[in-house]
Amino acid sequence: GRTPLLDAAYGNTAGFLASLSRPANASRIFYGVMFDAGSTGTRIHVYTFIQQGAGLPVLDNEMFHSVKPGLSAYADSPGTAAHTVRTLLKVAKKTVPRLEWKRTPVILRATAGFRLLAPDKAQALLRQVAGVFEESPFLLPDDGVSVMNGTNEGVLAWITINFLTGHLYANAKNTVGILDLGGGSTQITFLPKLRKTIEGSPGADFVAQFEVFNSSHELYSHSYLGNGLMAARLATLGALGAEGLEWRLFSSSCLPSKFSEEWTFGGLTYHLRGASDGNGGYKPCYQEVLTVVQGVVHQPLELRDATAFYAFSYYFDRAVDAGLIDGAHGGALEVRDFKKSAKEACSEMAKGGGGVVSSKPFLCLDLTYITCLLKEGFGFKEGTVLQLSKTVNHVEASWALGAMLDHFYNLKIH
Ligand SMILES: Nc1ccn([C@@H]2O[C@H](COP(=O)(O)OP(=O)(O)O)[C@@H](O)[C@H]2O)c(=O)n1
Repeated sequence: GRTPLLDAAYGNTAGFLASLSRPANASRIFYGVMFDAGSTGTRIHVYTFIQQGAGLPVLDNEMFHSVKPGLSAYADSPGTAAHTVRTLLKVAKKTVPRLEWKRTPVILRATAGFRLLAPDKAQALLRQVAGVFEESPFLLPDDGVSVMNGTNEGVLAWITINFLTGHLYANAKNTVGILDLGGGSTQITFLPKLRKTIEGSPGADFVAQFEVFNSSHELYSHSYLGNGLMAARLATLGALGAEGLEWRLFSSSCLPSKFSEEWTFGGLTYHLRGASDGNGGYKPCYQEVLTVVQGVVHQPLELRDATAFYAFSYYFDRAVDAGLIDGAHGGALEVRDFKKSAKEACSEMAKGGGGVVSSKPFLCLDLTYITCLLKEGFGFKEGTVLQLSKTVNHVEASWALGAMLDHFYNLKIH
């Protein structure tokens, strides 16, 4: 919600007069617009910040709006992408006072959907977006429209969550790790407790540094392209990278036996089917999803006794679908809760039941994949507690706020 401070600055004459008599170092309000061009949707975040003294600002308000599908679905009609962005920009015009437009930056970062596109198609889409921003009344910074790399995506989400939970102070020792499950990619980021977590990591793209308050932090962070939930569905079915096939027909023991449907991701349509009667269920499904995780996902040893992880995006959505948490509030659950609901969803599916699986045919597959990713992939114990959140203090749990802070405060992520 809007604070009295914001109303005082813009809403009424008394506030305006008060602001005239404010000392020079009084708090300053500024705005920023961040677009998240995700693989499954496009979202706009309009932030209102208050700068009080030195250091990071206070976030006063976030306006958020999202549309489906993602821009990568328009790879062959970039004009439609421009239209999507132009429509969302109206939210920014309503939220940011007119006098502030020309100094308010508007930025778009694309994620896994764009990383999976042919480079020339991705470039054509980005040019369309940049054209819309240029003709808008907002400020388009250099490099304002680009594809973000996966490591930054994880680091920026970590910065968002730790900023919103109040862990981003100077010399903060207690921080929280993040698990982000997108459509195309999945990210894990945490501040290691053990030196050997960094030393034993598979490579440079598992380690990231950033600076805030003149102090440097070193994080374990990695993005697995192709391990987002939608990409993992395709990979489980053996269909990821099958674009050249004339018949895109795939079957899985993770889908209901009577299931036979067209399914679209990233602008491509696939025909998906369940396994023949009697062959579906948690066990055969787990073996299928294992092929997408095993030998792919690295296990940092210290996660075996990990605490304090926030999980959002599709982790949150599927926990809601499974009835594990309430969609309005989120909540804490254990890794074993995902396993238990995966087993339930898969056995209901195998029985041909008319319960939740009949309206959500992918529930067995999705929950089994999430269970496998957490346990066999990252190596979390079944008793590890995850904090499932869509928002933290009414702000979207996503990399977008971190990216906005990085724009204004140059966090020197590398
Ligand atoms: N602000 C946001 C952004 C994403 N999400 C969730 O994240 C999911 C996938 O994110 P995405 O489409 O950006 O996937 P990637 O392109 O990052 O792989 C969405 O379907 C939402 O469930 C959200 O809840 N709130």
